[in-house]
Amino acid sequence: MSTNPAIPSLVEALTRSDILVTRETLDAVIADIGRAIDAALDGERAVFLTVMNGALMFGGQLALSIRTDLEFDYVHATRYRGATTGNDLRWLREPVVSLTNRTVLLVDDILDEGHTLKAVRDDCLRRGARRVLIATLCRKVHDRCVQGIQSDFNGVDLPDRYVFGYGMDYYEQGRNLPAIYALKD
Ligand SMILES: O=P(O)(O)OC[C@H]1O[C@H](OP(=O)(O)OP(=O)(O)O)[C@H](O)[C@@H]1O
Ligand SMILES: Nc1nc2[nH]cnc2c(=O)[nH]1
Repeated sequence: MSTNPAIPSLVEALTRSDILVTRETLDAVIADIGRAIDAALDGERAVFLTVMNGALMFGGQLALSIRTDLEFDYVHATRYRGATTGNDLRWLREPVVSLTNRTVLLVDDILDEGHTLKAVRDDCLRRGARRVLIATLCRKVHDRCVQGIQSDFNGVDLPDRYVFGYGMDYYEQGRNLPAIYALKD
């Protein structure tokens, strides 16, 4: 629990939130995504590129449910920076592994307005990736998503509310909650 009065309280936020998706459901959908990725890779060793921080939990669990051997790297790009509305995208870490001619499996927790995944996907292509497959734990259903970006593999569709848990933060809190919560307001 944060003791900084400037940071909105997670405990208070939980009192005005609903659990949208339980851990049991997430376990099942992540296993399904793993099987679908194995089928899509058909034995090819892809670069598993996690978008930190939000995809930490999803990425770890997803990787363990993929049978095909993978090479791992990560990027850190942030647009929300602990707030509940997006901003300009800031790159904190670029990929290190060569992506030239590789299949990249781009892994993120949420596809919301799509700016983050579009920028990271385009960067992978600029670096010479042959194809970029996008896996997301969840995506929000609304009409504000940028053109030209979609998940190839997705766990659950969510309503247009601020969500947290399972890697996603509420003012940098609540990422390790083992379910997806949504604020009521
Ligand atoms: O589709 P968009 O509207 O671009 O939003 C999705 C992005 O927002 C979150 O990252 P955030 O910037 O909060 O950084 P974090 O991963 O460190 O939480 C999330 O992890 C996605 O990467
Ligand atoms: N934690 C969190 N991060 C996001 N990034 C984009 N949308 C969201 C959201 O609803 N919650």
